[in-house]
Amino acid sequence: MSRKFFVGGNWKMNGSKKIADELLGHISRGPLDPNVEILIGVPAIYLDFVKEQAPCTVHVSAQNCFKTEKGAFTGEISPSMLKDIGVDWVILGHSERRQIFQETDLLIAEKINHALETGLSVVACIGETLEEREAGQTEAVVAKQIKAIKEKISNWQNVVIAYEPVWAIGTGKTASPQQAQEVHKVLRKWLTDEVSETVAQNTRIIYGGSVTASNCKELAKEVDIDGFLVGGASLKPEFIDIINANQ
Ligand SMILES: O=C[C@H](O)COP(=O)(O)O
Repeated sequence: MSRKFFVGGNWKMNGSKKIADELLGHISRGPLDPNVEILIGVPAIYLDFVKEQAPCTVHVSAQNCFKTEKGAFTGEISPSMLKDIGVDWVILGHSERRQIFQETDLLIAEKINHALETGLSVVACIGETLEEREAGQTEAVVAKQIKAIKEKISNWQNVVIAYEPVWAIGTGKTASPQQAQEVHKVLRKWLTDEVSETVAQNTRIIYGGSVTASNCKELAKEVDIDGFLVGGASLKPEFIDIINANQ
């Protein structure tokens, strides 16, 4: 098994040039486990600024982009624009995009497909709401979300899947290592059955939802948890401890 541990920090709609400088300072000072792939998801307006200063080993990522190259889509940015400024990663399908901006499974899958075809790598987010979990629908919901993606893409090589239960995002209520592992295992089996054993074994499935320096080590021990997508704690010095969770 050769899945490199992957830790992303999603700044969401937070920060300023000053704060970006501070956060980049923490990252540059490290120390950073060399066996971890690191990403920071930055508000679009600061991508260029952050890209200029981030260590070259850290992926600077957009948090969204549209499904076509160009055109009359006021307010949107395209994968080719991201490539143009040297940004090679994008986070797509985050639950905040799904819930607040009503992005559907289909739109997200189309965005992922176009981003991949343009040469970007994608962190594709999925996850159930509290209501869905309590109704016993977790597996069905994540299967439906990943199936929508599978129907639009043919190559999983540049995809990282982020399992982010909506009830754990920004709530301080982390999924237990067992709860997270259970869903990651289901997702890996789904990939085995519906795509291929190779894709299942090689695709990183990372966990997001109130990951902190104090819970990351336990989560990282689970066999199917290949890293994290971190929101709030990525805006704090403890992000470094989360990057190094596996040490
Ligand atoms: O993208 C990150 C997730 O939404 C997790 O956010 P959080 O760590 O603040 O719960």
